[in-house]
Formats: sequence, structure tokens, C-alpha cells
Amino acid sequence: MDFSAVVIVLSLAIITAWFNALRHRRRAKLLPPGPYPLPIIGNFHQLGNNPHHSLAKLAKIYGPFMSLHLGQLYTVVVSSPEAAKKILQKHDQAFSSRTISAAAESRDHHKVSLVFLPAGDEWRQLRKICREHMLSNRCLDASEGLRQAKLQTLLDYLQKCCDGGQAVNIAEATFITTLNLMTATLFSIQVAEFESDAAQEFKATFESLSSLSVAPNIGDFFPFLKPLDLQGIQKKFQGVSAKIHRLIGDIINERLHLRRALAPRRSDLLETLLDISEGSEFDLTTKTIKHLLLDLLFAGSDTSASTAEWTMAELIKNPEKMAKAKDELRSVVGSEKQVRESDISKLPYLRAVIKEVFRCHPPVPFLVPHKAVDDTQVGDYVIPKDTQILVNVWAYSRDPSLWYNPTSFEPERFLDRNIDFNGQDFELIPFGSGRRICPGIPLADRMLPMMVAILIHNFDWKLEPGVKKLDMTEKFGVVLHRAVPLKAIPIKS
Ligand code: HEM
Repeated sequence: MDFSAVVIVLSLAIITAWFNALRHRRRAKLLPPGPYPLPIIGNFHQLGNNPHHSLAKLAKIYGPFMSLHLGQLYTVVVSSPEAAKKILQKHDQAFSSRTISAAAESRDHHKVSLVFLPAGDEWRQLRKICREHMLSNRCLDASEGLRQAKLQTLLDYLQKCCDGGQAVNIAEATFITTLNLMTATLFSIQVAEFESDAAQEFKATFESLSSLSVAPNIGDFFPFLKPLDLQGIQKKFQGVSAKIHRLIGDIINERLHLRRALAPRRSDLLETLLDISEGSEFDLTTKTIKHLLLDLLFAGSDTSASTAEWTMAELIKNPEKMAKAKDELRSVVGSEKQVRESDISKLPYLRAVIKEVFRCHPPVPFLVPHKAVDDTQVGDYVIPKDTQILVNVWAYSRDPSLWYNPTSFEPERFLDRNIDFNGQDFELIPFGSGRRICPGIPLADRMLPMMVAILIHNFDWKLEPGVKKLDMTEKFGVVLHRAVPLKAIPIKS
């Protein structure tokens, strides 16, 4: 950009920020309190590399409803269970829309996506299809065999590493396993083998999409600058997502070809979606099917994989908790038999371990940002239409008034408290709550305990030689990853 263009852009930014500041100052008495915004950038400089940490600190000063000005994007950060309940339950409808980032607009994804559509008829129809044709207990029971086969592949791989004394990259192993569990359920194929180039490429692609989705993009904070894509983030996102679009597009075309050739039917979501698109009940285009499969693959894989990796890190770091979880598996399942999905309900300690991981390392620390549909009165405040809402679930999982020893890993806290993650207990909402609650809970609730059970049932784990202490640093993204991927050596137990 030449100098005069920079001057024009900056002047426009200053004028808009000034108008905004005036507009908000007029309403200031009704808005939640918050740190004083600087001209133009607002509170942007206060986010830091780990915004969930920085905003948790600020919430201690300003309270559970806090105003932030991110350029022109007015945001309210919600940091207590009571405040979250007001937004996600009491005023569920009023805050049911989504903020659309420039990245989400890539290939017009936001116009057809289950994750980004406003909560209207099209969105309701997509959720109904997922609920009835993929995520009901009946469908999940029917597809258990597919998942069991993928878990057997994980077990074989662990056995091979154990025999060779080789360290397992647990981040990669859990990612490949969830990816294959998801692609088996969605379109009956396995897309990647352990330690293959395809596996590395998939992981890198998902990580890039996750970090580009939250990379601070000037276009998101000053929408009039969006078309200029000043940092090239939109172009990069478009490039990275092209690979996944191509992959899913090819899978759909091949299936259409097989259907025309009257090949035997597959019992997966894609076959059902194509049936639905040929029927008259729903208006489902091939484009919508492609974007829906993409949403499910992206929403289901990285979240579950990262949770399984954090679970292993916490269990390795806390050997007495690992021993308790292994003892429970041994007494319920036995040493010889393989764990099955029907065993999960008989494993309360393992379930408590996973709840504690959700509390300590919520996989989606701000949920997926919501947006106010209209001006809405919440308690003493009026939250204006189009406000972005971030629910900082990470912040209140550290609150000592809600949890004893909040920073220590204590699965036992869930054994004597009847708290679940189905969106009713606002102290623990890793999947959100209200109408936009994650529809994938029933699948995640089977994949996660099964993956962890396979990893620990027949193996003890030791860190690689020379590694004395586990680094538990977090790396912020749409999904909260470990900064240092977990590697450990499985030993036959
Ligand atoms: C550990 C695993 C998972 C976690 C922690 C998780 C978490 C979340 C969260 C926090 C949201 C946003 C809720 C809100 O806006 O308030 C969400 C939405 C969503 N999740 Fe999950 N999820 C997981 C697994 C899955 C799986 C396995 C699937 C697919 C089968 C899935 C599909 C979706 C979809 C489609 C949405 C968007 C829903 C909408 O906007 O209406 N998720 N998830």
C-alpha cells in the first residue's frame, strides 16, 4: 500500500473509532464496566497471547459482565456461571446468533454453515438432521462397530510402540484416532495412518485453520477494512481450507458416482444426507452437505483429540490418579477383555477424570462467540444489538469460591457432586448451553472415555529419557492445545 492509502485508511479508522466512542459514551451508563479503551485500538492491547488468561484477570477487577472495545467490535466478556446462565439460558434466543469472522466468510461458509447460520429455520433443519441421523443413541449404537475397529488400530499402534520401546506422540495419535473415528462415521473411510505423511498434513492443516480463525485480523475489528485483507489472513485461510474442501468434494463426487452405478449402500451420514437431498422433506444442496461435513469434521476432531491429550498429560503428571483409573478399568472390564462403549457408564472414576480435564483445560475456552440479535436488558445492563459475547469458561474454572483447590487436578471433586457437562450445570459448560449447545456431546461422550481407556487400560506410561517434568503450558486457539505436544513411552502393565 502506498503512503496516501495508509493515510486514508488510518483517517477512516480514527473517524469511525471516534464515532463509536461517542455512541458508546452516550450509552455508557447502561453498558457493563470495563477497562478504559485507547483511541482506535480500544482494549486490543490487553488481550495478550493467552486472552483467556488476560480477560480472567481483568474480570476480577471489572466483574462477570465486562465491556471490551476491540476496534469497532464491541464485546461483552462473561466470566461467572450466573452470568453465563443469564446469557445462554434466560436470554438464550436474544444471544443465539454468531459473530462472523472474515475467516468464516471464506467460500461463503457462513451462509450455509451449521456453526455460523443464525438460529433460524435452516439452522434448525441442519441440527435436526445431525440429531436424528448421526447423533441419536440408535445411530451411535449402530456405528459402534466402526469406532471399535478404529480403536483397535490405535491399540495395535500402541502395542507396536511398546514392543519397540518407542515414544508415542500422543497429540498425533489421539488426533489421527479422532479424525478416523469421525471420517468413519461421516463417510466410511479412513483418511490417515499413524506416522504417515497424510496424518502430519491433516494435523498441520487443522492446526493452521484453528490458529488462523483466531489470529487477530484487522478486518474483524474494522469491518470496512475487511475487503483489503491487510495481513493476508483471509488469503491464507482460503488456501489452507482449499485442501479439505477438495478432499470432501472428491468424496461426495465418488459417492454420487457409486450411487448412479447402484453400488451397495454405506451406512454412514453421507449416504443419509444424499438420500435426504433427493427426497422432499428438506432442501439440502450438495454445497450444504459439503459444508456440513466440513463443520462436523472440524468441530469434532480437534476438540476431542486435544481433550484426550490433556487427559493423558494430567494422568501422567498425577500417577496416583492414573493408578485409580487403571484399577477401576481392571475391576470393571478385567485385564484380558477390551473395553466397550457399554462399559463407560460403569466407570465413574474415568468419567470424573474427563470432567476434571474439561474444568482445568476447557477445550473451547470462550465457547464459539455468540452475538446479540437485539438490544437486550440483562440485569442492570443493556447489551446492544450485534455485541459479540465471549463466555470465558476458563476463567471461572479457576474460581476458588466455586471449586476447592481450583488449580489442582482432583477428579474426586466430581464423585460426590452431581455435576454434568450437558449444559444444565453452569459451573461446567465445556460444550456450551442453550440452543447453540454442542450437538456432538453424545459422540464425544463415547469417543473420549474410550480413547483414554484404550491408552491406559493395558499400558503404563513413562516420559522420554531426559524429560523430568511435564510442561503444561497452553497455546490459545479456537481449541486450547498444549504448547508442547505430549510424548511418552508405553510399557506393558
Ligand atoms: C471434546 C469434544 C467437544 C467439545 C469440547 C465441543 C465444544 C463445543 C462448543 C463449546 C461449542 C459452542 C457452543 C456454544 O456456542 O455455546 C460447540 C459447537 C458445535 N459442536 Fe462441538 N465440541 C466437541 C465435540 C463435537 C463433536 C464430536 C461434534 C460433531 C459430531 C461437534 C459438533 C459441533 C457443532 C456442529 C457445533 C455448532 C453448533 C451450533 O452452532 O448450533 N462437536 N462444540
